[in-house]
Amino acid sequence: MIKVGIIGVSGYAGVELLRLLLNHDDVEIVSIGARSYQGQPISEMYPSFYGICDMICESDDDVLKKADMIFASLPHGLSEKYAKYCNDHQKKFIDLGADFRLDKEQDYQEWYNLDYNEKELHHKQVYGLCEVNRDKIKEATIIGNPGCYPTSITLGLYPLLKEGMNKNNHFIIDSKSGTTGAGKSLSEDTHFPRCNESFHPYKLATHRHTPEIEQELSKMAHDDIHVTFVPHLLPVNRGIVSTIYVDLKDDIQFSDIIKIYHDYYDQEYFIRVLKTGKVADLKFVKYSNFCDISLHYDKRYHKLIIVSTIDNMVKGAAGQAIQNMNIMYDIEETKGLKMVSPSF
Ligand SMILES: NC(=O)C1=CN([C@@H]2O[C@H](COP(=O)(O)OP(=O)(O)OC[C@H]3O[C@@H](n4cnc5c(N)ncnc54)[C@H](OP(=O)(O)O)[C@@H]3O)[C@@H](O)[C@H]2O)C=CC1
Ligand SMILES: CC(=O)N[C@@H](CCC(=O)OP(=O)(O)O)C(=O)O
Repeated sequence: MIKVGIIGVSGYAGVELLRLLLNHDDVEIVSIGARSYQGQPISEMYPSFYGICDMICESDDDVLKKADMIFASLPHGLSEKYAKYCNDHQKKFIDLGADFRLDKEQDYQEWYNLDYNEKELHHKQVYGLCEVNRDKIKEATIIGNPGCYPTSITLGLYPLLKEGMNKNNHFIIDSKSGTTGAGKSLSEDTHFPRCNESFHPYKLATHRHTPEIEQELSKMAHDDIHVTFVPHLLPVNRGIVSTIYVDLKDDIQFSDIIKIYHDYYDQEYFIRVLKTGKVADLKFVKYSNFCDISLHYDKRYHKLIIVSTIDNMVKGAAGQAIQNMNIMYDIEETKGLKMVSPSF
């Protein structure tokens, strides 16, 4: 059994991890940590756990000492010290935040206004995009779990970039996220009367996920890739829909694209390339670890439109983190993650 601990269990992504890990046969949850709820049962705060998991929330130090595999689900800028402890004590560490995703400190400084204080740790970090970096993840001890928007976008573009089927190196991407993406803290934008029956873009071409998206797409393409990324806030709890517009090389047919996507993804349990004509819809990935991708062709302008959908809390956070753990421990990658979305 893997002795697992969660730091930040009182947050949305942390408590989603707890919900999923309770169904994982190879995991023993030995400690859960919450800054504001220490000494209280988690079921007091989140009643869906009543009688199922009434574990008492402990301090972050308790989690670090008791567990061998530590998940941190905290606002960015807080995880380095936990990763340092894990590194010094031969424990594995998966960060659901953004502190171990960017290769260049300069990008972290520019987009997060923070420095890397434990620089040597960042040489060990592996970007936990499971379907792409599986071999590196197997050997890793520190994982930067990908951001929710970047997960939907990078998986959507991977086969195309790997095969060099794009004409240009600049993509326009618009993504829409449910409000749980913003976490549990109250804000004007996510207040019910404000976001309900509304729909609007935010942080247009300035969102902090932009360097992460460009970094990973550039690695896939072995070339510099640039994006104009515009996120939107959807008045639903969960789910992300990313729509990506691509100019295709002149000699590429739409049928080539379909073939390549199936070649890359048909063996991947969590990635479903939909039949031509179907449109990926967040309803059918909610509460699941699937990423659904649909491919569409604008024949008038020889453009490809990729629609990629995930549940931001599962494939975009807790589910992908567990998939990473499964790979690190060399157990079946789908373990604890085979749930299917409700149909309505
Ligand atoms: N929501 C999402 O869809 C996704 C979130 N993430 C990332 O996961 C991380 C957590 O996000 P999310 O769960 O949404 O956020 P929440 O705001 O819901 O939760 C934040 C958690 O961090 C804890 N926390 C806050 N400040 C401190 C502090 N100074 N010291 C210790 N603990 C602290 C909170 O504890 P307490 O409440 O007890 O004070 C809470 O458990 C973030 O980095 C986020 O970017 C990643 C992918 C998707
Ligand atoms: C709707 C919403 O507000 N979404 C968040 C992104 C989700 C998130 O938590 O970001 P990470 O994946 O980097 O952890 C935002 O725009 O900041």
